[in-house]
Amino acid sequence: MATDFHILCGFLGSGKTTLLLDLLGTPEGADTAVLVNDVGAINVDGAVVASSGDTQVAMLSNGCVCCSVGNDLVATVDDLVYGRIDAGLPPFRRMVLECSGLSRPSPIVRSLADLGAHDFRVRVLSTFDAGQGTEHAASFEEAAAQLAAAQAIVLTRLDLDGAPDAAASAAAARAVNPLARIVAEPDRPARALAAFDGQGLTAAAVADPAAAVGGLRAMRHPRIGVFLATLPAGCDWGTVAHWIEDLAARCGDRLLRVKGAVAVAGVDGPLLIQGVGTIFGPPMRLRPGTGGEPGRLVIIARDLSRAELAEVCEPYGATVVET
Ligand SMILES: Nc1nc2c(ncn2[C@@H]2O[C@H](COP(=O)(O)OP(=O)(O)OP(=O)(O)O)[C@@H](O)[C@H]2O)c(=O)[nH]1
Repeated sequence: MATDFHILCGFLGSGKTTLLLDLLGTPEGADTAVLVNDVGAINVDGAVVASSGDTQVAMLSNGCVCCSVGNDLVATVDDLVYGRIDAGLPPFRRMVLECSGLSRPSPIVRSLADLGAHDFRVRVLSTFDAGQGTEHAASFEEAAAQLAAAQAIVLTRLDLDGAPDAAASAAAARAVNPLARIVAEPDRPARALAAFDGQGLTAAAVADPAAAVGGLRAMRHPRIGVFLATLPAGCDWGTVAHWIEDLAARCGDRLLRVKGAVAVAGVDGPLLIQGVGTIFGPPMRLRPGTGGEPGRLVIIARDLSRAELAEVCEPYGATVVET
């Protein structure tokens, strides 16, 4: 059975360790291996998790996991997986990498591609402090990258007296990432189980990402744009690949997420295009008739106007609208 590999991110202090400890406190949390990345000299979060029970915990302390510890990450995961095999035990049910609050997920997703030999289902989870929202964040760029990369956004501190309205907080999270599943559960153990249940994006976002972001105008975030790019039907793969390269190069860190299917000349069935930050995975062939109307891609970006995005898209025959 595939192991779920959860990349757990979220702003500084937004409740990552608390969520993880809540999971480890449930019977379903058994058979979880934890990797903790703290950038300080002392891996405080790692020490907290390690003291919480008999969970296997590995520390990644040589800097921020997204900037400098790619190789350490791969070696540490390998050690955990092969250690388990050597001990004659079945694979872990799940592995959780708790990132530092300033990590961007896309380089981590790329490092994990080097672990293709293991049967992992990679999931990005982001905690979101319902009381704080995004406006306060001094490190808004990182916070936006974390939320936009997430398949699931978990609202925290909803259990506290005077907690903010869950529906309003969920709408604020959706304004940054309308594709993600939002976990808005005040009961902490139930919240942890919902967060780590292995599900990906909302079913609507998987079926048709472009349709899932329609009609969101009312929830716009001042610095986050959710755009729909439409590529002409039957374009060749070379054009799509160049467009993706150009998009990543011109938008840089402001490009947060791309998802949608394209119909490419000579290929039977749509191809799913997925990018987290500027990192794109290999296109995935979908069954004909799935993935929504081919040629429509959702682009989530920070501090990018429609006009600027259109400049990158129009040379490739693509049109852009803001949702
Ligand atoms: N009641 C309650 N307290 C929470 C919740 N989430 C976080 N806290 C508290 O907020 C503080 C920070 O939470 P952490 O879980 O350490 O946050 P973190 O994201 O791991 O923090 P860093 O690793 O420093 O980025 C702790 O005192 C937690 O007890 C929550 O959902 N409910």
